[in-house]
Amino acid sequence: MIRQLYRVLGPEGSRPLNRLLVLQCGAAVLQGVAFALLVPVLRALLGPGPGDVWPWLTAFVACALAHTVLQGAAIGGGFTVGSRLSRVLHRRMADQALRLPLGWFTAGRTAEFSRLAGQNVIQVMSTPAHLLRPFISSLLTPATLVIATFFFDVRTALVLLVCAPVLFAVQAASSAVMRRLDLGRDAAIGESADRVLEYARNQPVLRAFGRTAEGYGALDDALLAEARADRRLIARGLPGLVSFSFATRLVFALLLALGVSWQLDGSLTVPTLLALLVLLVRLIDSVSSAAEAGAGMRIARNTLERLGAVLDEPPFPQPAEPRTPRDASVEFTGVGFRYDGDDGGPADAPAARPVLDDVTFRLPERSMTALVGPSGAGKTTIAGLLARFRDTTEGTVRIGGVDVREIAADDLTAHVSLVFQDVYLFDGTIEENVRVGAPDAEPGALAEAAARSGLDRVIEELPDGWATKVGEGGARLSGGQRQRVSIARALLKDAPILVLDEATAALDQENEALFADVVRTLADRKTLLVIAHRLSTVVRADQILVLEDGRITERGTHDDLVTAGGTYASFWERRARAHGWRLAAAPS
Ligand SMILES: Nc1ncnc2c1ncn2[C@@H]1O[C@H](COP(=O)(O)OP(=O)(O)OP(=O)(O)O)[C@@H](O)[C@H]1O
Repeated sequence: MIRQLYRVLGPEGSRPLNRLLVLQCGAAVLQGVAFALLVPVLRALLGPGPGDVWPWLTAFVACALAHTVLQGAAIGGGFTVGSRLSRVLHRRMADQALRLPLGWFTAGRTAEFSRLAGQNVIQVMSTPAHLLRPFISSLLTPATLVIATFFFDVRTALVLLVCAPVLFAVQAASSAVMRRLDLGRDAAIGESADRVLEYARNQPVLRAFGRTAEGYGALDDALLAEARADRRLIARGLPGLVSFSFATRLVFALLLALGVSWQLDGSLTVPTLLALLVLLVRLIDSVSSAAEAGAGMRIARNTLERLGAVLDEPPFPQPAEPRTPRDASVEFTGVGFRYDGDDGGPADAPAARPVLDDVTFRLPERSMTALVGPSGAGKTTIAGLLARFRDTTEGTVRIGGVDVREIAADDLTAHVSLVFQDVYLFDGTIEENVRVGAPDAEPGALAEAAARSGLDRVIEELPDGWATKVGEGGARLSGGQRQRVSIARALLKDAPILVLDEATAALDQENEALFADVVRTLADRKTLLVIAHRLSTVVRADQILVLEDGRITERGTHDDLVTAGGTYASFWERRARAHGWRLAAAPS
């Protein structure tokens, strides 16, 4: 547990923890010495010369005072280390979030991450002040008392020395069982928390489909599993706790019996026997509190291990010697990709099927490419690989002739802008959201991006204009408004490569025209890859890539492809009869 604390605090946090441990150990030993001094005090008081008590009493008071001072300092130190722990953990988690591959953030892992950063960090930050101190004193105070007993009665001390390992063995066995059970229960509680969250988030769908009355199966199952884990904890954990408490009482009874028999045979005086009994009661008390402190430490250790596991997740590899792209062209060469392990499933799960297979294409600088294909063909996956959200399973993605794996993260971000269908906005103002990609942009550039994306009209209508709060995830804006913020954000960032996922649902007629406008004005200035759903966009493209089931099946200009008479041509013909234009999977 202490090792885990050192691990998560890192080198800069280890000095205050060292100091805290010294203070806590000092306080625990002084407490033991103070208790031990009660023996000569009692012996003197109950013995033939009560006047001898004064030196012992003075030593006892001095020790108790010193213990109080150290204890106070240790409590203060505990709070200091606790708040440092929270700061360090939050900072390290934020750093780690930046370094982890996007594929790591599945729904389950994101929920665990938010639990760890919230309630678990709060729980861990109380460890140094509230758990470490009682735990250390429950170990060192009894150890000091056993050593002190040698000065008063060697036989009692030897019996204690023999019994101590037995007590520790019982405690360790019970602790190991409890730790396993705690882990199982933690996982069950985490699962219930995820399902409750999911239940709350899905209320609109559940209510729309009248699924509220009969409950929510996944949540019911999670709650049942949690109740089972609770019952298991009580049924299997209780025997261990009871046997430890029984063992400590047994040791006390044994020593009591031995003490009485030594007193009866005259080898132990009554005052010493009484004083030793007082000492033993303190000792048993301390050992029993070790079990309680141990339970708290066990839970904190489990949490620290989970935190450590997230912090130790291998980061997305960054190049040791980054290279800079020559220009803004893009090249996919023999790219294959599968989402293996992304869903956080078991490591031995069968390998996922490839989503992309041998995808090769080139986007020349300042050209426009339309990527078309049925739903699930892999279009968004291609966009994600271009921005290096994930690494390819096979083949290479190059920007300006340089493998994206050799480009520094900042450089890559500066080269690529993305406008996705499901726009995510931060819980801030519209201006903050647009400035995400270019925090220092001039007001003129901001106004221009707003005008070109049509955001200026949205801002005019909103009472707080640019300062309008968008709500968590942009919930206070309509889908079309969010889309405009997202386009303005990409325009303001002004990266040479722009990937646009043409929204199908979020756009009304006006937004649609706007989007077409943006595409038209950008086509000769940037390398544009448009995941296209509208014919007007596709016809205008310098090249069209038709993606079907993870493979590029056709490529060329609109005229080329219509002449070629393949899949694209048949879609094009059908389009005359359709209201919209959208590739659908060919009937098999
Ligand atoms: N995170 C993920 N984990 C596992 N599989 C995924 C993940 N994201 C996408 N897939 C799968 O990869 C395939 C391609 O998905 P992708 O989103 O790239 O298709 P798309 O062509 O963009 O579809 P659409 O036009 O509907 O947006 C689909 O079968 C999808 O189920």
